[in-house]
Amino acid sequence: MTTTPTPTVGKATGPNDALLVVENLGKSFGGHEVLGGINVTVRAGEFMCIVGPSGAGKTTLLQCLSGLTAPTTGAVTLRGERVTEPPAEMAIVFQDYSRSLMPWLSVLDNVALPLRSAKIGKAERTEKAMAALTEVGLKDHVHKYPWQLSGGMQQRVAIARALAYAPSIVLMDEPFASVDAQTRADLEDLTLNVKRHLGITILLVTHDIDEAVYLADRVLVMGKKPTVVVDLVETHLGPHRDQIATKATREFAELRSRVYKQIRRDDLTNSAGSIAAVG
Ligand SMILES: Nc1ncnc2c1ncn2[C@@H]1O[C@H](COP(=O)(O)OP(=O)(O)OP(=O)(O)O)[C@@H](O)[C@H]1O
Repeated sequence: MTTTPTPTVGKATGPNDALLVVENLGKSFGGHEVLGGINVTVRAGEFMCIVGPSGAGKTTLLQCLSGLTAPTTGAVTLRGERVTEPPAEMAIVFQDYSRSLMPWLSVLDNVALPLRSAKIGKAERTEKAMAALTEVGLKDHVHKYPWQLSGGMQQRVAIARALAYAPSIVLMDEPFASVDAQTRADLEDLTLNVKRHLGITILLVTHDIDEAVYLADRVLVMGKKPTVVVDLVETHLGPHRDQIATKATREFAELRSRVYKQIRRDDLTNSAGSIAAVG
């Protein structure tokens, strides 16, 4: 019998409390300042999407939040504790995750594999992996190999692998960038359902403004050079969203144009700056 993974809620954090706090986070690479002081508080249980022009530093920000990269200035804290390495209650799904599946391992073993390094026994590993695969609708495919699955199914395996840890927070970097539009919509809805069901917090980076508004409780818009938070938009679209009905609402159109204008204005400002600098 399998059980649904239970997120690590624990400690003092309840819904809407501050979970991840980012204070004055700056990041430079060899004197080139990419992030110029990011301030944001992520609430427990929220879905936050991060958008911004290409090269603004969205991936860099996620890497700093996860503790994989040290910030140059400022700090990230999770439940009040400084993040200096990937915390046990955080799962990370980066851009090329479908390629990170091991082709010689079954779907079940791929999902269970990282649990081995957490020194979890075989029976419990299998139970947790089965529960996570059930959560993403793959319980009938657990003995297949990744190469026997479609791209969208492989991405669901990677999401299951992240969920198997029972994380309280999941960071996702462009997770649906390489699938067709219908599969992308299906994966968006799957992610919304999983989040609602497990009560986890999600931070997702995307280039797609419609996707950001559709998924998010709040959209964080990054811009300017060096990059700061130029807007933080509450969507107020409610917990239940529908690909057709939600996107047809006036509220959705207004939110999309607000985010679009922020990004476009920033792109124009930056290109004007580079022309001036060249001239
Ligand atoms: N390890 C690194 N060393 C040097 N420069 C880096 C490194 N990582 C990122 N950068 C630079 O930081 C800037 C931001 O990169 P990043 O990938 O975070 O942006 P992004 O907003 O995620 O871009 P995109 O939307 O195109 O994926 C870029 O100029 C990039 O070249």
